[in-house]
Amino acid sequence: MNIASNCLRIENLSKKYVSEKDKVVHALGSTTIDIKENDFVCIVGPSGCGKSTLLRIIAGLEAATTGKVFFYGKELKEPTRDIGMIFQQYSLLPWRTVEDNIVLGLEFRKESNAIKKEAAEKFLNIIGMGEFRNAYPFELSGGMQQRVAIARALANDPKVLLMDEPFGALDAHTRILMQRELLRIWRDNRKTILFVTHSVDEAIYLADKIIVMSSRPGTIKKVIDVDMPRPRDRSNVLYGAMSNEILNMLDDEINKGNNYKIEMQDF
Ligand SMILES: Nc1ncnc2c1ncn2[C@@H]1O[C@H](COP(=O)(O)OP(=O)(O)OP(=O)(O)O)[C@@H](O)[C@H]1O
Repeated sequence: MNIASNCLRIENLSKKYVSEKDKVVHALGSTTIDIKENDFVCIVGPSGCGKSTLLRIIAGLEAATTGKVFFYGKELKEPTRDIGMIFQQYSLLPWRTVEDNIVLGLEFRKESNAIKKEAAEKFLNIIGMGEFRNAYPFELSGGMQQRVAIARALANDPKVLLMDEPFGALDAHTRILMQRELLRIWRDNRKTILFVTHSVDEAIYLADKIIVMSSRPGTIKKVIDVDMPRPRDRSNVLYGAMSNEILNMLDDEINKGNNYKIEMQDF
């Protein structure tokens, strides 16, 4: 495949962590993935198989042991603002208001007050939190904090959003609302999204493509195209069949080791 035709190409990436006592953890096996522009890709896999490691390497927060990451055909050697990351914990700065959190990246880039104001308005509107602009994180629910974290990432206008279990700490109802919200943001803002989740249900609801990883050291076990129209109907028979297929694959991986968790929510 032509490297330049992909938004992201992850080529033979692997990671071994070496601890202080020279203990080696082989977190990620050799992994190659091609991701097209505007794709919504979900990654599921047993706990500890290297999903977060993979995202952190792509974000430039961690060095790979082998392999390369290409962004529109060019090798990535350092973090770029074109690739934003959202974590499970909301990671807002507690001493800044919602509005000031949203414009944090723009402030680092020394953008003018007018540009910051415009971006704040736009993204407060997108996340439906205009009336909370002056609130502090402790005054917000978990779902609201995560919406602000998403707005902050979007305000930097990255081409790619890396999302590591972003809805993992939310209650089931808020999680479903946030999934719908994210799909709307993705559709309206044409981002490429790489989204790690423990929930097979969530992956099928969101993704164009699901990458199922093996147990540690994680490698790609299967890539599944989710060919169902949106909004997806969780009661659809194809939805159930796909979920069973993926859960069975993960079960096989669990049977290879014993320390894995799969979230069975909604089943
Ligand atoms: N900084 C580190 N130093 C040493 N080992 C690490 C480090 N970070 C992760 N690991 C190990 O690498 C492996 C993969 O971790 P990682 O967090 O990438 O997995 P994961 O698939 O995201 O797990 P989970 O689904 O439980 O969040 C684990 O065994 C973990 O203990």
